[in-house]
Amino acid sequence: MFTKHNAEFKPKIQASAIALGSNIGDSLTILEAATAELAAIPGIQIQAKSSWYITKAVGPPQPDYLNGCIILQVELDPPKLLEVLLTIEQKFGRVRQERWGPRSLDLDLLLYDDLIIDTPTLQIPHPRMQERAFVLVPLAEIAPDWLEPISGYVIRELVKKVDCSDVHLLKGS
Ligand SMILES: Nc1ncnc2c1ncn2[C@@H]1O[C@H](COP(=O)(O)O)[C@@H](O)[C@H]1O
Ligand SMILES: Nc1nc2c(c(=O)[nH]1)N=C(COP(=O)(O)OP(=O)(O)O)CN2
Repeated sequence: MFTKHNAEFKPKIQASAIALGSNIGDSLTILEAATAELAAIPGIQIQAKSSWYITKAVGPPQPDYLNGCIILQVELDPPKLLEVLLTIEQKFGRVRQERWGPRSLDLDLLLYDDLIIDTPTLQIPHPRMQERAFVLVPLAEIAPDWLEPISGYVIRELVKKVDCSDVHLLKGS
């Protein structure tokens, strides 16, 4: 994860794609604030930010979500980045209850450069991103040419394979 450079180790800067979602509370304020929290962390810069989308919930009956994606330039390795995401979720009142249940803030690490990681606590690419229009629509807006390394398809191709009828642009976002 670190590159040797002039006899000292410097962190390598990598691109990472993050999905954001919320369907409890003032979701727009929560998602904007979470994005600002990420941008304030040393070793993280926001390279691109999608529009926000109103999306029908996948999972048990619950309110619609607000979803979006951001691209980060990161000097943190993937486990450290996941730790940062989980800390920010907690800060915004995330309580883990039922799987796919409602939440004030969900931050998923979708992609990290072209890495494939499969450990009990971290899978990259996110294992369900390929089937989720609420992830692929915003991601295609900001990173259409990023290759999802397991499927071998770029995001622009993956989004064509899913039903996007339940994903609607939040006007003005
Ligand atoms: N790619 C990932 N992004 C976020 N969380 C991940 C990833 N891979 C494994 N995890 C684990 O999932 C839980 C968080 O679950 P959510 O309900 O999606 O928030 C977390 O403990 C990670 O260890
Ligand atoms: N429209 C929409 N539906 C959703 C959304 C979301 O952001 N938008 N997130 C979910 C994620 O559920 P969970 O984090 O429990 O599962 P995961 O580990 O599969 O991401 C479940 N359903």
